[in-house]
Amino acid sequence: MRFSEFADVLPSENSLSGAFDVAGVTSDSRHVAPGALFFAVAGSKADGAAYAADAARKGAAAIVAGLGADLGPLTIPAIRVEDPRRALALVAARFYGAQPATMVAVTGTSGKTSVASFTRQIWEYDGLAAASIGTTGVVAPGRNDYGSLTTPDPVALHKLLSELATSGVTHAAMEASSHGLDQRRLDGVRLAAAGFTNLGRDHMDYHPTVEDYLNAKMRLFDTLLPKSAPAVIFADDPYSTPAIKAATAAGLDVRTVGRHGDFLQLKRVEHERYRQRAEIAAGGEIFEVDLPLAGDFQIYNALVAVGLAISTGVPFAKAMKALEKLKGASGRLELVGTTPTGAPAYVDYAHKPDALENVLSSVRPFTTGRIIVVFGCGGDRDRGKRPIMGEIATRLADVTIVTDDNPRSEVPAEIRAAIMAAAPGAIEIGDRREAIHEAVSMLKAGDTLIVAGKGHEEGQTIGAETFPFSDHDEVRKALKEWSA
Ligand SMILES: CC(=O)N[C@H]1[C@@H](OP(=O)(O)OP(=O)(O)OC[C@H]2O[C@@H](n3ccc(=O)[nH]c3=O)[C@H](O)[C@@H]2O)O[C@H](CO)[C@@H](O)[C@@H]1O[C@H](C)C(=O)N[C@@H](C)C(=O)N[C@H](CCC(=O)O)C(=O)O
Ligand SMILES: Nc1ncnc2c1ncn2[C@@H]1O[C@H](COP(=O)(O)OP(=O)(O)OP(=O)(O)O)[C@@H](O)[C@H]1O
Ligand SMILES: N[C@H](CCC[C@H](N)C(=O)O)C(=O)O
Ligand SMILES: [Mg+2]
Repeated sequence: MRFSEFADVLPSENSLSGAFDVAGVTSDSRHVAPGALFFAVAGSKADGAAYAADAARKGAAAIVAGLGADLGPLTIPAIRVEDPRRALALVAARFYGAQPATMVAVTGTSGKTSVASFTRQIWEYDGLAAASIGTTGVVAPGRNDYGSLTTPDPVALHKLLSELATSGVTHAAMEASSHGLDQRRLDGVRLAAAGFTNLGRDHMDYHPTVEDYLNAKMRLFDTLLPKSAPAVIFADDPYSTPAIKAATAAGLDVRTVGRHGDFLQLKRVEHERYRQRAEIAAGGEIFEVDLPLAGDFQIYNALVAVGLAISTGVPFAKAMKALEKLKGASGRLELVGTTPTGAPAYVDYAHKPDALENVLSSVRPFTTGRIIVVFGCGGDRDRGKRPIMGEIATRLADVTIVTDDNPRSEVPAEIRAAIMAAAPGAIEIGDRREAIHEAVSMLKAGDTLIVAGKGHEEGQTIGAETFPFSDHDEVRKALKEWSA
């Protein structure tokens, strides 16, 4: 692709002739191929500017950097831009070209993976070639790749979108994490609509204040969505009002969903152990929906997904009907099995306070015995959430087992101690396998087990090493032992 084709993003008042081919785009000097543009971005650990010379040695055609970045002596041209991360996203979008014609993004502290998956499933039910992109990976016709980041970096993202579009995918739903929004990873995505689920404490290691965290999320509405595009907002969260305000101020078509929703209004929910029936008022009609998933929050996520699907052309009745076939995203209040006496064991991805509170409250209505919870907190992540989660677990569960969850570079016992300090009566079992087996062995008729924090994850990261580990497998094995 000719350099001149990026003229609107990369300013032309530099010494560079527009008449050369750009062979690639990257912000990582380790991935520079000859002829590539290297974007020097300041990160949390390093400053890309320090690698400009390295990129030049590897044959980069030019360096794109911030106005004040110190690139040192350079043998290749430097292009100065105000916001190199945004420039990277816009250039990557142009470089890789195609995107699925209809794209939506969902943000919020919890529920993004579920909403993206549900939206894809509703589109599929309507006969559309659809994809979802997020924490659990990429799901598309003929494709199911395990992912790592919730919102991929712009280069990986646009390469992926181009592959999806080329393979015939017309509709894609993606998660917009606050890191992703803050780091401009989605700035080149052409969005048709966007959704908001809720806001709670998360990533306080990255965002200095909750306000900064909210503002990062609101970039989706005030910067990324085109004016008058639909913004589907869950109406019953403490942060719904600021989200509605931000979307209204941005000139979006605000569509609220939930008990206080006006686009989709939840009238009534009846819970059963493994499913729930909901009455939803929408488009002047009342729909009775039988959702084959447990947990109040899944109804909320389903409403946001239905809102997004309808906003991108799925007929109301079809979107509602699709809910009856909905499958939960892997590891989101997922029933792994039951003991011979019928006590269910769930794996859930709650790794932040609100999510833990929600999941424990969700199973209370159908738990006649005790709620047993096994959880831990990740190392090298927000330390402040540890005692908060300890308090929530001991308040809402009857038996709390505190264990390890990806201690990373931290001392595992110290992480557990921070949780235990606010969890009187909790049992501490560092080894996660042992903790799960102990919890399963305690299950009596009427009890419910929640193993929280890892969901779909397939490893336990201790130090710099990730050992194969799956909550699903351990729960399954422990249930087998129980029955034996
Ligand atoms: C804190 C964070 O978000 N980091 C992400 C960020 O890295 P960074 O910009 O801070 O990178 P850095 O290491 O400081 O380096 C700065 C720059 O120098 C470059 N560099 C560095 C070394 C070198 O030799 N040459 C070189 O060019 C780097 O490529 C980078 O461009 O940008 C990178 C590329 O996009 C990401 O891979 C990286 O994700 C790390 C691995 C990560 O763990 N991120 C997590 C926290 C994250 O993003 N999570 C969110 C939310 C999850 C949720 O839903 O809860 C997600 O969307 O997944
Ligand atoms: N709408 C919701 N409200 C509160 N809690 C929720 C909601 N949806 C999901 N949860 C809880 O959060 C966990 C993660 O759900 P999900 O993966 O859908 O969210 P997410 O926003 O993608 O999270 P992450 O940012 O960690 O990827 C679930 O396992 C459940 O415990
Ligand atoms: N995307 C989240 C996932 C956390 C999952 C939990 N198992 C942990 O390791 O803390 C993060 O990186 O903060
Ligand atoms: Mg997610």
